Amino acid sequence: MKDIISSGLAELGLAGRVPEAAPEQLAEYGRLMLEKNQVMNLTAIREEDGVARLHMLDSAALLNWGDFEGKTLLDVGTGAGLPGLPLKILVPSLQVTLLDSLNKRVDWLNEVCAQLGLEGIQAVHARAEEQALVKGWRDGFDIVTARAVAELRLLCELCLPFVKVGGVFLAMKSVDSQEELDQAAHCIKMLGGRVEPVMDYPVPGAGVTHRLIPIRKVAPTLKGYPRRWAKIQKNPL
Ligand SMILES: C[S@@+](CC[C@H](N)C(=O)[O-])C[C@H]1O[C@@H](n2cnc3c(N)ncnc32)[C@H](O)[C@@H]1O
Repeated sequence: MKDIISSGLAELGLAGRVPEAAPEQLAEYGRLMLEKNQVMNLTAIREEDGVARLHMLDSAALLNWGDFEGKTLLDVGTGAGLPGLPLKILVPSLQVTLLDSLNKRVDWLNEVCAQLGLEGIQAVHARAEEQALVKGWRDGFDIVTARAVAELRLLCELCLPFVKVGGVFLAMKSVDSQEELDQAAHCIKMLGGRVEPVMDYPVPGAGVTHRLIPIRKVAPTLKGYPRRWAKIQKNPL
């Protein structure tokens, strides 16, 4: 896995911009993920090659969007830690919070972070729409990420409330997401967001192109948002 990750990072133009130990640490994280996946549902990808490319390199590609150094980052619906954990390995100065509503994944993530010797990262068990109401969390992060959690309209209500004014929500989507983005226009405006130019990127060696949709927070979140999950789903903004 280490070699695939090293050459993929080079293809992404990131070699020399990330710590020397990062490919080995990412490979170790990938091995721990596959090992645990035999007893806990963490990922649908079961081969090392796929984990290296579609998890590690897909996450790493975000670094070509902008500067992550010294920022605070919240990864909503992190699951097995994606993309937040690889980003922490690649940018050690990043302060990372991994958030998920499934406690056993969160416990595993805290174990993995300790095993990898990572500091400045924590995994928290909570539902996003509830945690976003907590002081210090609301309007509290420079960067919020989410991949494979929900349709963009719903996802924006879960994620934008956590972003500081001036910060950004990075939604990881497929290149077929234009319709989702169009449908989310009203929701994004209501929640104080403004869409910035998308970034399409090929995932090295995976034969797919993915899309990053950056949504800048330009105004604080209105009182009353996010709503309860049942309401968000039943009546999307
Ligand atoms: C399909 S997984 C994706 C995991 C990871 N982001 C990835 O790209 O592999 C979606 C995750 O979002 C979590 N999730 C769904 N709704 C959530 C919510 N409202 N608050 C926090 N976590 C949520 C689920 O528990 C699950 O782990």
